[in-house]
Amino acid sequence: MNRLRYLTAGESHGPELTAIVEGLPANLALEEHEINRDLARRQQGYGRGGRMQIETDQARILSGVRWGRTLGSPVTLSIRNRDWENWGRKMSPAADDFVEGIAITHPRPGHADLSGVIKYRQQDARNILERSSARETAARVAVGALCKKLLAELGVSVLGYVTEIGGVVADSVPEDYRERFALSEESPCRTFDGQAEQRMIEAIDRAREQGDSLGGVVEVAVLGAPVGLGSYVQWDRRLDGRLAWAMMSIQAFKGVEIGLGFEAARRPGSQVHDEIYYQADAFIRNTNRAGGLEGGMSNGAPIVVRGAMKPIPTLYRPLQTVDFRSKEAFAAVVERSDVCAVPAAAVVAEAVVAIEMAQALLEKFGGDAVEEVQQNLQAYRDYVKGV
Ligand SMILES: Cc1cc2nc3c(=O)[nH]c(=O)nc-3n(C[C@H](O)[C@H](O)[C@H](O)COP(=O)(O)O)c2cc1C
Ligand SMILES: C=C(O[C@@H]1CC(C(=O)O)=C[C@@H](OP(=O)(O)O)[C@H]1O)C(=O)O
Repeated sequence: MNRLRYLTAGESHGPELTAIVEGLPANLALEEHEINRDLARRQQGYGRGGRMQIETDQARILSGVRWGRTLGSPVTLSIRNRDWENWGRKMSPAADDFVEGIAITHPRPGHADLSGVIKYRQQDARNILERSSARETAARVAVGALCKKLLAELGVSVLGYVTEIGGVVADSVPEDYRERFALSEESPCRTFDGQAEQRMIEAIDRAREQGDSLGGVVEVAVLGAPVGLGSYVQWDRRLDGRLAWAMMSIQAFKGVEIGLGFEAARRPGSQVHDEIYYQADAFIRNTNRAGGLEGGMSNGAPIVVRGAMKPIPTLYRPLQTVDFRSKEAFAAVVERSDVCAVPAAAVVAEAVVAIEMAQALLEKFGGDAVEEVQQNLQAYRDYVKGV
């Protein structure tokens, strides 16, 4: 069975993050610097905290690639946590290194701390926050970079970008925005509307001054996907559902929309569905309110997915909480933190969508080598052209 699957491992302040990706076809050109470009994009963006000054994320390829090409075997990626060196015994796996008096017992509302200590029977919320931390998203972005390489070989591109921060909406999307940006190396951390970007920066500054945090909305566009990825025949084969799951799995994401999303619920059908025409030997639509997905399948139009990120749970002016040992009221723990990580989250969203798209393409056109996948896809594209 040719199935693309992956796992990540690693604590936020442990020695490294690791990812193992299985199911990539052989002969895919792959260099570390191509992964590092996306890792660097994830580290950018206004509103991030001190950690990004410490890290310069770089992926090392430890298996599955020889002389710049995948072998078809599992690819192992490793990303070092530079900050680990500052933690010493505090993050050591050795029992003898136990450090007295550093347990975190004031859980942050909105983070995994309280539910985690109860679930895993812990007395120190550090044992929870180390893995619930969005540091893990660096590993997913690295996996996404691999998948984007495969997608590029198949004529599919994916781009994530910010559309809203702290209620400031970038409200004018130029017609050709997605095409233009998907084809360029432009950083998606920038928004398309310079004025909105400035107001977003001001909103982040205000939140920082007030010890508060901000969330926002990111959008991911997929260009070049053929019609018919995913399926309606079983619930877990619906591509819309799989994309929504992937987006929702990003730390702090609380809502996902496809196409018009929630707006579709407010409009009559005549203003929601994309009418079908036949012109110049092709089926065409003049609108894409469905966001490229109908019946759990891609319909050939650009796929458009949005995700809502809640504000960062760690507040420098902390919220009320309770010491989970003594049950006394306290202010929540203040860990070093981002004020806003929406631009970084756009890069993560791009990665998780790329992974799902690569999976969907391999399911339909899978082969053991890239050339075989390309041939299968080309034969299908030729068939679609002739319909
Ligand atoms: C890129 C990124 C950076 C984040 N940075 C922080 C941070 O610095 N501090 C924090 O408390 N939460 C941060 N978060 C959010 C938490 O990881 C998230 O809220 C937490 O894991 C709880 O999960 P939940 O919000 O999905 O319920 C970040 C999330 C993302 C995607
Ligand atoms: C480390 C990253 O994000 C971290 C995500 C995060 C959280 O709670 O999710 C908390 C912070 O961790 P730290 O206390 O080490 O600064 C962020 O910096 C990263 O994005 O690479």
